[in-house]
Amino acid sequence: MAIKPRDMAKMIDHTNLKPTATVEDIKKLCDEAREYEFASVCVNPIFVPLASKLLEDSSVKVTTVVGFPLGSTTTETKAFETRNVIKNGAQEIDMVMNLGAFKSEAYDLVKADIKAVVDATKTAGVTSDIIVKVIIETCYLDNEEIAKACEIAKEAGADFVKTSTGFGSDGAREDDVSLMRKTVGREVGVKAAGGIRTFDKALAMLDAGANRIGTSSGVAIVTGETDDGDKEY
Ligand SMILES: O=C[C@H](O)COP(=O)(O)O
Repeated sequence: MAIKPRDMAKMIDHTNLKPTATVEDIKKLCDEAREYEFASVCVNPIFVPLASKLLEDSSVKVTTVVGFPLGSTTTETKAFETRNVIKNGAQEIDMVMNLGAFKSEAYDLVKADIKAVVDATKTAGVTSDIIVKVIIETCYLDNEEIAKACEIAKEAGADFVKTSTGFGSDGAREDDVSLMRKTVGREVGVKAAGGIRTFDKALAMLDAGANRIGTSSGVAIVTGETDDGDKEY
C-alpha cells in the first residue's frame, strides 16, 4: 500500500537547528509536532528543557545534537554533553562523528568516540532506552569511506547512522542512503537528513533504505506542499 504524506509524520524528526532559532520558533515546532504526530522534534541542546516540558504528555520524543555540527569536540565533551541533555529530557541523540580523526584513518579513536556517547546514555541515570544516531556527514566522504564509517558506527553500538548535519556542503542523497542501508543491514537504522523539502524526495529516501527522515520542512512534507528552504542544495 502506498504511503500517504500524513503517514510519513511518524518517521520524521521535525527539526529546527538554526543558530538563530528563538523560544517562539521552538514552541511552534513543538505545537506542529503534536498536531501532525511527528516521531520527534530535533532541537539544539539549549532548547531541550523547553521542548521536553512542552511535549511531556505526548508521544513526540525530544531529539538533540551532540558535537554538532562539526563533530570536532573532544570525546569527554561529547560524553558530558550526552549526559547533560539526557538529564534535561532528551530521548534521542544525534551525534557527529569525529570527521578529522576519520580522515586521519584513526578508526579506533572514531569508534571510541561513538562508544563513549553510547555508554554515556547508559550512565545518565534514566531507565528508558536512549537512541543514538551517528551523523557521518556523507558530503565529505567517498563510497568506501561511507561504508567504513557505517561499519564503525555499528560496531560501536549506534542505533542509527545518519547522512548529514544540514550544515555541510550537501545533504542526503539516495545513492548514499542506499549504500548506508546495504552496509548496516536491518539491525541498525538509517536516517536521511539535509535538504529534504518535499514528500517525493522524502519518499525517495525511504525507498533507498532510510527508516527515519530529518527535515526542517516536516509540515510541508506531510501536507504535500513544497518548501524551498534556505539552503543552496
Ligand atoms: O538534522 C537535520 C538537518 O539539520 C535538517 O536539515 P534541513 O534543515 O536541510 O532540513
